[in-house]
Amino acid sequence: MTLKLQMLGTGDAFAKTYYNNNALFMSDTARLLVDCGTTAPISLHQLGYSFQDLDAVLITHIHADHVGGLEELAFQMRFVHQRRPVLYIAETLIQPLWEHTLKGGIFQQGIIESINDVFEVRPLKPGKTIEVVPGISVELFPTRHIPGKDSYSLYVNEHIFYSADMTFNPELLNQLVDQRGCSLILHECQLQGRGEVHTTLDELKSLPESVRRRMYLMHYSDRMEELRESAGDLPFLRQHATYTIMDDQLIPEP
Ligand SMILES: Nc1ccn([C@@H]2O[C@@H]3COP(=O)(O)O[C@H]3[C@H]2O)c(=O)n1
Ligand SMILES: [Zn+2]
Ligand SMILES: [Zn+2]
Repeated sequence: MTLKLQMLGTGDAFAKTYYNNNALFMSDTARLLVDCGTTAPISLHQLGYSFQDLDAVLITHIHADHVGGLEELAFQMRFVHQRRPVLYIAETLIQPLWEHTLKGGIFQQGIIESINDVFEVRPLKPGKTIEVVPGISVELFPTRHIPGKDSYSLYVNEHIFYSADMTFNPELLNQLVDQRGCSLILHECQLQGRGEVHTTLDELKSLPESVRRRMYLMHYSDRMEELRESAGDLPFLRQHATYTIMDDQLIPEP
């Protein structure tokens, strides 16, 4: 089984060049979209995908760069393709996603009155690994981001850590590498300033070499090119590149 990764975007919440940090994981037979931000519809279009090509969408937390494209996804699937897309989401986020984000745009009396009218919702619980689409399994880890707002990082196929937006958590990263066989870490990164709700580059650079050498940076600002030397040997994930995931390495497709 081959696992591939194509980032629809690798930028932070305000990035315009690199789009929102949303990831397409692809097994031999299925595609899982992790987060569907405001730029996801244009990015999918530019890459030649239709919403129909997705087998499931998984949401890490409720910020527009991670959920802002769900309204278009829901409407297109309902009114163009006539089916409900599969939505994986932590059970604690279902009600806030509908009440605080989606209902305002999607509600239609007698037709669409709940999230279940537009999505096939599959609730997730932290600490349980489940195969979300054929060839791709996920375990949720609650990770700290914004006070009072739940956010969940992912452990994919029991060897890839995919960070949601999160503050620095060296204990978790060390534990995954030392005790859970984590071979690859895809981590959000704030290149400048204090990391009040994100993890800074300096924090990631302070990790032991055994952790750093498995790490790729994502969710970075549009100033990445001018700041890239400050990352030292930490590589940046590239928007729209397709990578084959090989244990602790990402092999870019030519
Ligand atoms: N306390 C906060 C809350 C939010 N923010 C910014 O808003 C963005 C929302 O999406 P994000 O990707 O989580 O990044 C957040 C910060 O840039 C921030 O800088 N400080
Ligand atoms: Zn974000
Ligand atoms: Zn966020």
